[in-house]
Amino acid sequence: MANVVASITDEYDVNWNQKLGTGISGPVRVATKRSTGENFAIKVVLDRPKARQEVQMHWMCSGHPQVVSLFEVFRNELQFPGESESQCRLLLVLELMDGGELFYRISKQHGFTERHAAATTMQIALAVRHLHSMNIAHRDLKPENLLYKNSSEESPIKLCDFGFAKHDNGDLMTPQFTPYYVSPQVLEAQRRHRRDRTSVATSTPYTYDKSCDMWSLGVIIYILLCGYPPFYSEHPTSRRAIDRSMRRKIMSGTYQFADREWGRVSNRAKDVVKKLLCVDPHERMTIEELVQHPWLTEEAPDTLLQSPVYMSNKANMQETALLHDGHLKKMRIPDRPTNLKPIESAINPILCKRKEISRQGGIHFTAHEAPIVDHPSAKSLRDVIAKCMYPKREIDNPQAEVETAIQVAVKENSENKVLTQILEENSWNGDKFDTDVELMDLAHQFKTILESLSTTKLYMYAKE
Ligand SMILES: Nc1ncnc2c1ncn2[C@@H]1O[C@H](COP(=O)(O)OP(=O)(O)OP(=O)(O)O)[C@@H](O)[C@H]1O
Repeated sequence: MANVVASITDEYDVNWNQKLGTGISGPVRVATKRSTGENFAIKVVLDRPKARQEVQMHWMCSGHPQVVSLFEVFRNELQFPGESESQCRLLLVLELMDGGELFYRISKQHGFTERHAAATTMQIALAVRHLHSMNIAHRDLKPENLLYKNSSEESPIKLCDFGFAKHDNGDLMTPQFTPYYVSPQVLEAQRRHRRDRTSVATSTPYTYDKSCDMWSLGVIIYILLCGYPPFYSEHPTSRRAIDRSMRRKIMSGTYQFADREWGRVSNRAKDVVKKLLCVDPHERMTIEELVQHPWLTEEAPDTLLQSPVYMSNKANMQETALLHDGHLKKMRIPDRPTNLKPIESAINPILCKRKEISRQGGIHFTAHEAPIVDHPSAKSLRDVIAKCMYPKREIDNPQAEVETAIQVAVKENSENKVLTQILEENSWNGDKFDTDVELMDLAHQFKTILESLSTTKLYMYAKE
């Protein structure tokens, strides 16, 4: 490889030719740490705001047993063969996952039972619970992002690829999905987004939140149990990522438990699938409900499943993967651009203390140096937004619920001038609003308070 100005090579011996897997951002490679001889996976991404967001999200979620660990990040100028000049890249040093992707591994398994499926589900659910407990939605939950640590039978499964992960603070507006893993409200969001782009006014903002992860989990569990996806196209050769019939099925939640594969599957397992593939996000099972469901907490039946047989059909799996790829390329709508200052010009003192500019101009963070901490008072503000956006159906007076959440937020953010101003503008009397308030507008106003907090957040990269 030519012209690599790479401080990572001071510490790691990177095997640029060995590819563990390839995603849209390129191949993931193996590297050996010179000082310990330990192997790691290296994901290389162009240094762009989106990549920095990925690093930040992954850093926050790392450290859980069901999440692939991110150990350190290098920022180096690299020139790969075929490129006319070097480009600034982030090199993510990840825990090496040597046991393969979820469905590939299962397709090789003999004697895969419902009990195995439940145990597998529990591990994935624990990863998702970890993210959701921090108000982070993964937004790209799919089998390719669930990796086994090693080839042993007891190997844990871990979640990787935080490329689409985002704080679920009411601003998860970007529809990110793949054909078989798309939830109804994402389709709705996409529909609204299209309408917005064609300038037809709409007063309701479209949203995309943690419940999408739950939908994706439902699809993954469905496939674990029978081997094929719940929603599939009637026209598999169609070049459209999601054709009309598939879209209709997703929107109406139409899927079947065909007797041949599902006849012997327990009702508890079917109950989980039904509650996750529920069209209405308000009715959909939450991650807490899932981890407490008897299918996962009690021993599931030892019934042999047919799924590995279906999964070992390469053509099917390839078709699915191709559809995913095409879809990812076509359907992803860019997030709102975030302007990021070059790290060198960041003036945040914490950041300056943490950054370590290597001889070659590379920037290197280590896990103990740069933990990213959410602002402690942010949670109460997010709670207000959540209550505004998703009032519980059975509640007669959602505004009263919001007011209670605001009382907590005020206590925890007593110094916040933006909050005081917003409350004054909405005739807050110190206890409640004197008039009826448009909750969706209020959610957006609270979003600006969260954004104002982010300037004092301990970001790895300074926001402009
Ligand atoms: N830590 C790891 N250990 C081993 N293999 C890995 C690791 N991380 C990723 N891979 C492999 O590389 C593939 C691509 O990784 P990843 O999904 O992170 O990249 P991406 O470019 O963001 O992909 P996508 O196209 O899914 O968005 C994974 O599907 C997996 O096969």
